[in-house]
Amino acid sequence: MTAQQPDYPRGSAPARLPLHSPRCMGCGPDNPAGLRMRAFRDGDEVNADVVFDEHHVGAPGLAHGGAVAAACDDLLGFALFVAETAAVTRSLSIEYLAPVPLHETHRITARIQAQDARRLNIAATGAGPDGTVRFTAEAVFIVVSLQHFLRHGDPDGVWRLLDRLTDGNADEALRTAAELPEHPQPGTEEGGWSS
Ligand SMILES: CCCCCCCC(=O)SCCNC(=O)CCNC(=O)[C@H](O)C(C)(C)COP(=O)(O)OP(=O)(O)OC[C@H]1O[C@@H](n2cnc3c(N)ncnc32)[C@H](O)[C@@H]1OP(=O)(O)O
Repeated sequence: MTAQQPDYPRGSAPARLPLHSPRCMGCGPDNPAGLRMRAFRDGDEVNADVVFDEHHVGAPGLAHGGAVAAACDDLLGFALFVAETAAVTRSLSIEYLAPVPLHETHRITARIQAQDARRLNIAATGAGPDGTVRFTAEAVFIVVSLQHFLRHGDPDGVWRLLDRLTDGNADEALRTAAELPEHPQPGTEEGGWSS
Protein backbone atom coordinates (compact mmCIF):
# COMPACT_ATOMS: atom_id res chain seq x y z
CA MET A 1 0.00 0.00 0.00
CA THR A 2 1.33 3.44 -0.87
CA ALA A 3 0.89 6.53 1.28
CA GLN A 4 -1.63 8.84 -0.32
CA GLN A 5 -1.00 12.41 0.66
CA PRO A 6 -4.39 13.98 1.34
CA ASP A 7 -5.31 17.36 0.01
CA TYR A 8 -4.60 20.14 2.45
CA PRO A 9 -7.30 19.49 5.02
CA ARG A 10 -6.80 22.17 7.66
CA GLY A 11 -5.78 25.80 8.00
CA SER A 12 -6.50 28.63 5.60
CA ALA A 13 -4.92 30.12 2.50
CA PRO A 14 -1.68 28.12 2.59
CA ALA A 15 0.79 28.50 -0.26
CA ARG A 16 2.05 25.26 -1.79
CA LEU A 17 5.85 25.12 -1.86
CA PRO A 18 7.88 23.65 -4.76
CA LEU A 19 9.26 20.11 -4.57
CA HIS A 20 12.91 19.55 -3.71
CA SER A 21 12.90 17.13 -6.63
CA PRO A 22 10.40 14.67 -8.18
CA ARG A 23 12.21 11.74 -6.54
CA CYS A 24 12.94 13.42 -3.20
CA MET A 25 12.41 10.88 -0.43
CA GLY A 26 10.40 13.42 1.52
CA CYS A 27 8.33 15.31 -1.04
CA GLY A 28 8.87 13.66 -4.43
CA PRO A 29 5.72 12.20 -6.03
CA ASP A 30 7.85 9.92 -8.23
CA ASN A 31 9.60 8.07 -5.40
CA PRO A 32 7.55 4.91 -4.74
CA ALA A 33 9.15 4.41 -1.32
CA GLY A 34 9.03 8.09 -0.43
CA LEU A 35 6.83 9.98 1.99
CA ARG A 36 5.15 12.08 -0.72
CA MET A 37 4.71 15.09 1.52
CA ARG A 38 3.16 18.23 0.13
CA ALA A 39 4.60 21.26 1.90
CA PHE A 40 2.78 24.51 2.46
CA ARG A 41 3.78 27.87 3.82
CA ASP A 42 1.41 29.56 6.24
CA GLY A 43 2.93 32.86 7.34
CA ASP A 44 6.22 32.15 9.10
CA GLU A 45 5.38 28.47 9.46
CA VAL A 46 5.61 25.60 7.03
CA ASN A 47 3.65 22.40 7.34
CA ALA A 48 2.93 19.12 5.64
CA ASP A 49 0.82 16.09 6.35
CA VAL A 50 2.53 12.72 6.29
CA VAL A 51 1.02 9.24 6.30
CA PHE A 52 3.55 6.51 7.04
CA ASP A 53 2.83 3.17 5.36
CA GLU A 54 4.36 -0.29 4.78
CA HIS A 55 7.43 1.30 3.21
CA HIS A 56 8.21 2.95 6.53
CA VAL A 57 7.62 0.19 9.10
CA GLY A 58 9.65 -0.10 12.29
CA ALA A 59 7.84 -2.22 14.86
CA PRO A 60 4.77 -3.91 13.34
CA GLY A 61 2.09 -1.33 12.69
CA LEU A 62 4.33 1.58 13.66
CA ALA A 63 6.53 4.00 11.76
CA HIS A 64 10.30 3.51 11.82
CA GLY A 65 12.12 6.18 13.79
CA GLY A 66 14.33 6.90 10.79
CA ALA A 67 11.28 7.50 8.62
CA VAL A 68 9.93 9.95 11.19
CA ALA A 69 13.32 11.71 11.22
CA ALA A 70 13.33 11.83 7.40
CA ALA A 71 9.90 13.42 7.35
CA CYS A 72 11.04 16.01 9.88
CA ASP A 73 14.27 16.76 8.00
CA ASP A 74 12.41 17.30 4.77
CA LEU A 75 9.82 19.63 6.29
CA LEU A 76 12.47 21.54 8.24
CA GLY A 77 14.17 22.08 4.89
CA PHE A 78 11.05 23.81 3.60
CA ALA A 79 11.45 26.43 6.34
CA LEU A 80 14.32 27.70 4.21
CA PHE A 81 11.69 29.30 1.98
CA VAL A 82 10.81 31.48 4.97
CA ALA A 83 14.49 32.28 5.61
CA GLU A 84 14.98 32.84 1.86
CA THR A 85 18.32 31.13 1.83
CA ALA A 86 19.82 27.81 0.80
CA ALA A 87 21.13 25.74 3.72
CA VAL A 88 21.77 22.13 4.67
CA THR A 89 21.10 20.09 7.78
CA ARG A 90 24.12 19.95 10.06
CA SER A 91 22.44 18.33 13.04
CA LEU A 92 19.01 16.87 13.69
CA SER A 93 17.55 15.78 17.01
CA ILE A 94 14.22 13.99 17.36
CA GLU A 95 12.15 13.45 20.49
CA TYR A 96 9.93 10.42 20.00
CA LEU A 97 7.16 11.24 22.46
CA ALA A 98 4.63 8.57 21.48
CA PRO A 99 4.38 5.70 18.98
CA VAL A 100 3.47 6.77 15.46
CA PRO A 101 0.93 4.38 13.90
CA LEU A 102 0.94 3.65 10.19
CA HIS A 103 -1.88 5.00 8.02
CA GLU A 104 -2.73 7.90 10.31
CA THR A 105 -2.25 11.47 9.12
CA HIS A 106 0.37 13.38 11.04
CA ARG A 107 0.69 17.13 10.62
CA ILE A 108 4.29 18.37 10.88
CA THR A 109 4.73 22.08 11.47
CA ALA A 110 8.10 23.83 11.43
CA ARG A 111 9.30 27.30 12.29
CA ILE A 112 12.67 29.06 12.41
CA GLN A 113 13.66 29.68 16.01
CA ALA A 114 16.83 31.69 15.56
CA GLN A 115 19.35 32.77 12.97
CA ASP A 116 22.94 33.68 13.80
CA ALA A 117 25.34 34.25 10.92
CA ARG A 118 25.32 30.97 8.94
CA ARG A 119 23.45 29.04 11.60
CA LEU A 120 19.68 28.55 11.52
CA ASN A 121 17.89 26.81 14.40
CA ILE A 122 14.67 25.27 13.12
CA ALA A 123 12.14 23.31 15.16
CA ALA A 124 9.15 21.17 14.30
CA THR A 125 6.31 19.32 15.95
CA GLY A 126 4.44 16.31 14.62
CA ALA A 127 0.86 15.78 15.75
CA GLY A 128 -1.54 12.90 15.28
CA PRO A 129 -5.13 13.22 14.07
CA ASP A 130 -6.39 14.32 17.49
CA GLY A 131 -3.71 17.02 17.74
CA THR A 132 -1.55 15.14 20.25
CA VAL A 133 2.13 15.87 19.62
CA ARG A 134 3.86 12.52 19.03
CA PHE A 135 7.30 13.76 17.99
CA THR A 136 9.33 16.95 17.90
CA ALA A 137 12.48 17.88 15.99
CA GLU A 138 15.25 20.42 16.45
CA ALA A 139 17.87 21.05 13.81
CA VAL A 140 20.80 23.26 13.00
CA PHE A 141 20.98 24.19 9.33
CA ILE A 142 24.07 25.87 7.90
CA VAL A 143 23.70 28.40 5.11
CA VAL A 144 25.51 27.36 1.93
CA SER A 145 25.73 28.87 -1.53
CA LEU A 146 24.41 27.14 -4.62
CA GLN A 147 27.96 26.05 -5.31
CA HIS A 148 27.59 23.53 -2.47
CA PHE A 149 24.95 21.64 -4.46
CA LEU A 150 26.77 22.02 -7.76
CA ARG A 151 30.02 20.75 -6.30
CA HIS A 152 28.66 17.84 -4.28
CA GLY A 153 25.42 16.86 -5.98
CA ASP A 154 23.90 16.34 -9.42
CA PRO A 155 24.30 19.59 -11.41
CA ASP A 156 21.42 18.69 -13.75
CA GLY A 157 19.10 18.13 -10.81
CA VAL A 158 20.18 21.42 -9.26
CA TRP A 159 19.51 23.14 -12.59
CA ARG A 160 15.98 21.71 -12.75
CA LEU A 161 15.25 22.73 -9.16
CA LEU A 162 16.52 26.23 -9.81
CA ASP A 163 14.53 26.47 -13.00
CA ARG A 164 11.37 25.82 -11.02
CA LEU A 165 12.34 28.23 -8.25
CA THR A 166 13.33 31.06 -10.58
CA ASP A 167 10.55 30.76 -13.17
CA GLY A 168 12.90 29.55 -15.88
CA ASN A 169 15.91 31.72 -15.01
CA ALA A 170 18.17 28.91 -13.79
CA ASP A 171 20.94 29.87 -16.22
CA GLU A 172 21.27 33.29 -14.70
CA ALA A 173 20.98 31.97 -11.13
CA LEU A 174 23.75 29.43 -11.72
CA ARG A 175 25.96 31.94 -13.52
CA THR A 176 25.59 34.32 -10.58
CA ALA A 177 26.23 31.53 -8.07
CA ALA A 178 29.47 30.62 -9.82
CA GLU A 179 30.70 34.16 -9.19
CA LEU A 180 29.85 34.08 -5.49
CA PRO A 181 31.99 33.04 -2.54
CA GLU A 182 31.31 29.53 -1.24
CA HIS A 183 29.49 30.64 1.90
CA PRO A 184 27.54 33.90 1.52
CA GLN A 185 26.10 35.47 4.64
CA PRO A 186 22.36 35.02 5.15
CA GLY A 187 20.26 38.07 4.58
CA THR A 188 22.52 39.35 1.82
CA GLU A 189 21.57 39.29 -1.82
CA GLU A 190 24.08 36.47 -2.33
CA GLY A 191 22.40 34.32 0.34
CA GLY A 192 18.97 34.18 -1.33
CA TRP A 193 17.45 31.36 -3.33
CA SER A 194 17.49 33.49 -6.40
CA SER A 195 21.23 34.22 -6.18
C1 LIG B 1 18.40 22.58 -2.83
C2 LIG B 1 17.51 21.76 -1.88
C3 LIG B 1 17.76 22.00 -0.40
C4 LIG B 1 17.02 21.04 0.46
C5 LIG B 1 17.51 21.03 1.90
C6 LIG B 1 17.32 19.65 2.48
C7 LIG B 1 18.04 19.53 3.80
C8 LIG B 1 18.92 18.30 3.83
O1 LIG B 1 18.46 17.25 4.07
S1 LIG B 1 20.56 18.50 3.52
C9 LIG B 1 21.21 16.83 3.57
C10 LIG B 1 21.97 16.49 4.84
N1 LIG B 1 23.01 17.44 5.16
C11 LIG B 1 24.19 17.49 4.49
O2 LIG B 1 24.43 16.80 3.53
C12 LIG B 1 25.19 18.48 5.00
C13 LIG B 1 26.60 17.86 5.02
N2 LIG B 1 27.52 18.75 5.74
C14 LIG B 1 28.23 19.70 5.09
O3 LIG B 1 28.20 19.81 3.88
C15 LIG B 1 29.08 20.63 5.93
O4 LIG B 1 29.31 20.08 7.21
C16 LIG B 1 28.39 22.02 6.12
C17 LIG B 1 28.24 22.72 4.76
C18 LIG B 1 27.03 21.88 6.79
C19 LIG B 1 29.23 22.88 7.03
O5 LIG B 1 30.55 22.82 6.53
P1 LIG B 1 31.57 24.00 6.90
O6 LIG B 1 31.21 25.23 6.16
O7 LIG B 1 32.92 23.44 6.75
O8 LIG B 1 31.13 24.22 8.39
P2 LIG B 1 31.92 24.50 9.70
O9 LIG B 1 32.99 25.48 9.42
O10 LIG B 1 32.23 23.21 10.37
O11 LIG B 1 30.72 25.21 10.49
C20 LIG B 1 30.04 26.33 9.92
C21 LIG B 1 29.41 27.11 11.05
O12 LIG B 1 28.35 26.35 11.63
C22 LIG B 1 28.56 26.16 13.02
N3 LIG B 1 28.10 24.83 13.38
C23 LIG B 1 28.47 23.67 12.79
N4 LIG B 1 27.82 22.64 13.34
C24 LIG B 1 27.03 23.15 14.29
C25 LIG B 1 26.09 22.59 15.19
N5 LIG B 1 25.84 21.28 15.23
N6 LIG B 1 25.44 23.42 16.04
C26 LIG B 1 25.67 24.76 16.00
N7 LIG B 1 26.53 25.35 15.16
C27 LIG B 1 27.21 24.55 14.31
C28 LIG B 1 30.07 26.31 13.20
O13 LIG B 1 30.38 26.71 14.53
C29 LIG B 1 30.39 27.39 12.21
O14 LIG B 1 30.03 28.65 12.72
P3 LIG B 1 30.86 29.98 12.31
O15 LIG B 1 30.71 30.11 10.81
O16 LIG B 1 30.17 31.04 13.10
O17 LIG B 1 32.26 29.69 12.74
